[in-house]
Amino acid sequence: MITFDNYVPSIYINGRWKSASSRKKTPVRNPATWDILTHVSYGDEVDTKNAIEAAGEAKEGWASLSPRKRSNILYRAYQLMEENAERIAAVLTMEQGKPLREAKGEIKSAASFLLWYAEEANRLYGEWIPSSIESKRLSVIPQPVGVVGAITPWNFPASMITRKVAPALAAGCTVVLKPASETPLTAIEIVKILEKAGVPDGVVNLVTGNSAKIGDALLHHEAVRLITFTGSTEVGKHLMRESADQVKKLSLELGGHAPIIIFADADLEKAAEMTLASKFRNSGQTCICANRVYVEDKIWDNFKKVLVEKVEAMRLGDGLGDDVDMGPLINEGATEKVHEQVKDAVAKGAEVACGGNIWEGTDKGHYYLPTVLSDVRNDMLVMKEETFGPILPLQSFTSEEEAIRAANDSEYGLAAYFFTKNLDRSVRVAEKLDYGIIGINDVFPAVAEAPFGGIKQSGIGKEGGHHGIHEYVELKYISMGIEN
Ligand SMILES: NC(=O)c1ccc[n+]([C@@H]2O[C@H](COP(=O)([O-])OP(=O)(O)OC[C@H]3O[C@@H](n4cnc5c(N)ncnc54)[C@H](O)[C@@H]3O)[C@@H](O)[C@H]2O)c1
Ligand SMILES: O=CCCC(=O)O
Repeated sequence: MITFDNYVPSIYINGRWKSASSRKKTPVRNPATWDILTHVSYGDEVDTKNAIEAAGEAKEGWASLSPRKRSNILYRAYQLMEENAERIAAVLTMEQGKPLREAKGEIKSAASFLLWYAEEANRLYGEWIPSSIESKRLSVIPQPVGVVGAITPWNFPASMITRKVAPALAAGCTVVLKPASETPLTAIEIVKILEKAGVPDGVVNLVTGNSAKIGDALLHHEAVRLITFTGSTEVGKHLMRESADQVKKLSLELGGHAPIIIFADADLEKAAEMTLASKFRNSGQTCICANRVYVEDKIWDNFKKVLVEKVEAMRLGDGLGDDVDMGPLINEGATEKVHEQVKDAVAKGAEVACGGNIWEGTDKGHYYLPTVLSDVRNDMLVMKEETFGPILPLQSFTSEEEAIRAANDSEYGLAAYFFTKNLDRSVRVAEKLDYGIIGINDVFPAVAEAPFGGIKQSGIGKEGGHHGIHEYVELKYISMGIEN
């Protein structure tokens, strides 16, 4: 059992752990019980400015280290994260709520970004361009953007950090990290690992506290050249508007509303299992989790029956407990939002096939029953707004064209999935879905070696793969006049 002191200093600047300059603190709660786990520092614009300055001073030294040396430090951080996975996973579950099994999976995933970018650090190649003029030599070199402001969400409090910090460090950038207010303890664990792995002072800095003040300080400081953000579309738009003033580079990983299409020729058992795995992991609080399911009419009755049976068998509880399938939601506001969507759907004619209410199995924490809604219509909130909770709305379709049209009818464009055994259909449908990520008979596409990112209002840029490191570099073109 992990215990915390009543207060943990959580601001890390230039290699030193500190309290906020204002001395303010804020509680961190366990969503499973709503108990206070500890308090952390509540930083603001003053701490952020100090962190940016430290990152600015460290930037030349870090960028001039050989890629191999930066790679070795990232590789050591990967090893340390693997070695400490059990502890960090428990901390993650305690402050975020997901079942321990899922938290362990997230730590593996977080570590895999450290490993991947330890490797990619050595492969950030430039270009030699054949010149049309004999007396010129043309080349392109990638150079680190400089100081990066990284802002991360609470739903994946470990992997969303390493998915940004690892490529930033690999490219030679320095970082000011602002984690979500709900989950600072996982961020502290990760920064301690980077410290232990040998990341020099000032290269990674951590500021917890007032989101708007820290965000504004990052946005309005000239030294910050890139804002990399994962979170809601609403906050993403705010960052986009505000970063226009200084024409900062932006990388945005925003909300989603993923459709899953179940064709009648699919392996139905697998499709049902995977639909549930996608929807209910992290209690539905995953940007790429299924938000609406389209089922071909020929299999509607059967598929719905199988799905409801499986959902009714799910066990809720504290993520640290044994045999828990689903933990709490992050806070009361989250359960309220989910219940609003259910009430709106029911008022407009949807049927609650199972669930549909706040869980009464405990008077602690904020839990919502895993819910299946059938006969939903497109004018219901659940079909338009990101749910971020355990509701699975079902709708039937009769043709491939109809399913594609319905799936694409969204302002979001992060991930979409479909299940079929037909190869021609697989290619056709994958090409026609307007999403940045497509899963065919697969709902777990996020891996370190592939580019993750949305289109439309789901974001700009990619994280992961060899693509992900390019967010952190500027290409410099060099034209050289020479005497032949
Ligand atoms: N596309 C992806 O890869 C991806 C991954 C995970 C989560 N998400 C999205 O994240 C959202 C859930 O996370 P959340 O509730 O933490 O999102 P959020 O937008 O409320 O917060 C994200 C981060 O932004 C900070 N923030 C809030 N207001 C700010 C401001 N004015 N200036 C600067 N920073 C500010 C928060 O403190 C947090 O650190 C969902 O919409 C989900 O889809 C997207
Ligand atoms: O980006 C959010 C989801 C990450 C994952 O699926 O591991």
